[in-house]
Amino acid sequence: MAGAMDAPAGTAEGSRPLRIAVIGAGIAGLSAAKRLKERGLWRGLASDVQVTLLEARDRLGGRIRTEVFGDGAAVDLGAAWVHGASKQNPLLQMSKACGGKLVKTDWDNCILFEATGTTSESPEAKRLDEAELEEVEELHTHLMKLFQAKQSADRKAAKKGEGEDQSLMTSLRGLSSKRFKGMDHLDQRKRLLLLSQIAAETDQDYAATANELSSTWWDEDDEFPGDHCLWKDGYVSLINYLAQGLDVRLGTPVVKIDFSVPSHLTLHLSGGEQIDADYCICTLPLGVLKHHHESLFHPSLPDQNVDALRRLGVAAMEKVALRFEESFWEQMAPNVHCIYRMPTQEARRAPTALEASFCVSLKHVTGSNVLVVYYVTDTARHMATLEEEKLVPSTLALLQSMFPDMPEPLEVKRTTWDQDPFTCGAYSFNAVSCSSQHRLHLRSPVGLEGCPKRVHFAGEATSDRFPSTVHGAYLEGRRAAQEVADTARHEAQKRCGRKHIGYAFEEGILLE
Ligand SMILES: Cc1cc2nc3c(=O)[nH]c(=O)nc-3n(C[C@H](O)[C@H](O)[C@H](O)COP(=O)(O)OP(=O)(O)OC[C@H]3O[C@@H](n4cnc5c(N)ncnc54)[C@H](O)[C@@H]3O)c2cc1C
Repeated sequence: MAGAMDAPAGTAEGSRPLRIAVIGAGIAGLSAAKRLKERGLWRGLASDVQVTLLEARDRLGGRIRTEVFGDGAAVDLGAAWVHGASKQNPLLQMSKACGGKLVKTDWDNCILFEATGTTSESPEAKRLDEAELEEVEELHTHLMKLFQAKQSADRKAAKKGEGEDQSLMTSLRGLSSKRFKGMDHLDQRKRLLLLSQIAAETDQDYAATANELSSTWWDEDDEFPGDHCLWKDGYVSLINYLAQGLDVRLGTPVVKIDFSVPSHLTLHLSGGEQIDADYCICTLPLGVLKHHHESLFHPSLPDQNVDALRRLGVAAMEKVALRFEESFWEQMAPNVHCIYRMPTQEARRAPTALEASFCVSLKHVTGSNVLVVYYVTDTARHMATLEEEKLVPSTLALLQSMFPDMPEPLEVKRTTWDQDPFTCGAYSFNAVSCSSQHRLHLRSPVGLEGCPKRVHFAGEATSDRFPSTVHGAYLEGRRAAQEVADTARHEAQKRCGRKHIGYAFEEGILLE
């Protein structure tokens, strides 16, 4: 890829290929590269298109990471679910092509435990009372109705530039009605149950607390209809399918993206090597961009992109996967999907108490006796700093409070996404004063004034419709590939002085 800038690239007459670098081989980078290699995208435009993926790690997939236990069972330590497995979801279509089996999960099939209780009690005695849960469920539904009315008014005001955003929790605490005096008027137990119910939506889905999430723009994202499914053999089959035929350089961290000259851009690699390209698609995770954008880009990113980086929040989620000799939790409820223990008041105040938000059984997915314990928000941030010798006993103590007679695990696997220099967190969320509009700002391409925009962006955080998901990142990769092709086409038209150059915008549809 490196070399002198001899002749203009990108026209059928051009004497050298159009060079495109994709930074990051997660799902967004792989989907961008795959799309860039589709001939239909370039028909009549470029003589040849050279696409190179530069990946810092020694593996593909980024926040998709499948590991295999000793008994052959796969466990996804990063993304696990395909959310909304319907025909609109491109992942469902690809699951067929890559031969991956999707298994439906049922979130209603769960066991709920009290926060407290001594290990001498029988596990059954500590399961939450159904009648009490129903009462809190009703309270929750009522509170959410009040909230939705407020949120819709707040969104209208925000679009007119009026009003000020606040945290979701501040909003919820301020709500009251004839039948509901307000959250702070509930007795301590009901309030804790209600807070747990809220946490089930915020902490679990967004890996961020109601104190961190924007009230006005919470839940702004879109979703595909359909079931939530797990991959029987892990997400890795999708990654391997997408990577076929791509030119990927592993173990190649990019340390600088220099777009300071009009003719091309230069990528500086950590070993000192430099690579020239005509365009690049940067799929670095939000956490990495937040920490390193000042040293990464030359010249600096425009204010609009930096403002978006500052506003968007980075959520925290860590997993501890444990394989046992037997699935002891199934004695309580066969084929159970999720086990949830209410957090104690203490854990809410002191995240270092290591309360998991929920555990997921993989028994019905892989057939193996695997439980995955999920930690989120500050607890996850703390947990990512712990050595395994401390983390595992704490995790086992938590499980023992629900299953006193449980055996020791045979194998344990854990994550440290929050400490990982190539991720710096789990995924993005709309923090206070942040909306999907800022995701559009984050992804707006950059370049020198009066020159083609050479640096384009993709990834879960740039998706305005499906942020924080695999399908969102996948679609963003394709969008950015299209954006690069559009820019290259525009440039080629300018150079050739021609109005039309044969060009395909979307698969199979030739616009000319
Ligand atoms: C614990 C966890 C659970 C999740 N669960 C789900 C789920 O169930 N369902 C779902 O849909 N989504 C889930 N997600 C979110 C999903 O994983 C992401 O939205 C998606 O994988 C992001 O893809 P990406 O390509 O944008 O980023 P990434 O996958 O992070 O790809 C970016 C790539 O850039 C590389 N990189 C970083 N720095 C450099 C550098 N300097 N030079 C070169 N390369 C670099 C990274 O190594 C990485 O490979 C989860 C995420 C986590 C962390």
